[in-house]
Amino acid sequence: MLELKNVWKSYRVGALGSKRLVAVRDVSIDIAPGEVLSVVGESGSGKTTIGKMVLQLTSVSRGSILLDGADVTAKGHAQRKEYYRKVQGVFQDPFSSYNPIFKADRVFETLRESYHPQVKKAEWNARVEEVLQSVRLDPGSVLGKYPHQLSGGQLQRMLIARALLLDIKVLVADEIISMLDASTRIDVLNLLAELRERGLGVLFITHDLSLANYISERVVIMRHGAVVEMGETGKVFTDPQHPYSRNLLGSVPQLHRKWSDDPVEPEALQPDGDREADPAPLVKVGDGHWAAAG
Ligand SMILES: Nc1ncnc2c1ncn2[C@@H]1O[C@H](COP(=O)(O)OP(=O)(O)OP(=O)(O)O)[C@@H](O)[C@H]1O
Repeated sequence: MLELKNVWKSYRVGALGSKRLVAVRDVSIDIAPGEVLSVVGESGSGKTTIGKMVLQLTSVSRGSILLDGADVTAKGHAQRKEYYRKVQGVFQDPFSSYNPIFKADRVFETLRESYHPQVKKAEWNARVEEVLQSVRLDPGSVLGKYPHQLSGGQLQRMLIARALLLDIKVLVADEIISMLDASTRIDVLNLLAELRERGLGVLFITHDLSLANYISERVVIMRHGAVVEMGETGKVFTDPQHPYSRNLLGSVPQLHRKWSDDPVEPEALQPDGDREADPAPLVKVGDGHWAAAG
């Protein structure tokens, strides 16, 4: 359904954009309907940039992004609007997606104005209430409120509801759990699981390996802008083949271990090299499991 083919992204940085920073290097991934694909990796490894390219919030420097086989890499404004009917994003800080001077439910009204101007207000409001209930929000408790009167979890769920009003195919969820408290986290995670059952594909970007393990069928591990390992979550997490993946998994705190218990020494890793060069190729290391050769 959604496919990234050999995608690269360079940002212009430094004084007057005199230097290039290669943030994403030759990434090829795909998401099927009803699948959650997690992208994990250290800070700065390029995860958010992938999400932004999928959402067309930043351009693709090289390579292409396809939705149902159609290249959507560099679309004009009109086509982009159509694209957003099918692909939407929800981000880490839900407050940043709302204008504090307007009531939070304005996000639903602007959607009607842009995409469904023919739908009468009363009918639209009924749809909004239905979709709010589907994300387990009580319409009476959230409609007519300003963003500061709602919790992060409520705002996050309203953004998911907004995406659902468009009958999307792909949701980009970038660190959407990290700002939520433990009980709201599990609610939002279970909601994503329900959406997946309805056929939605989810690109789940996270630092948190246990969340990735909980929610996704497949996982992609990134380092220095490139994929170092990917495959079925169970296989990658139980039998990591790349030293970076082993270090990453070894660094997850375990409930019944103390930091002082038999500390695991991290393995030596290749330093960040020439990012303009092709990254180490991915080699099949098992059924549904690939790791970078180096
Ligand atoms: N707009 C930008 N201009 C210049 N450099 C950028 C821009 N956005 C991101 N970068 C750089 O690109 C690299 C990848 O950033 P990105 O935000 O994709 O990483 P990330 O894996 O999502 O990190 P985090 O987990 O901390 O959010 C980083 O070195 C970052 O500093």
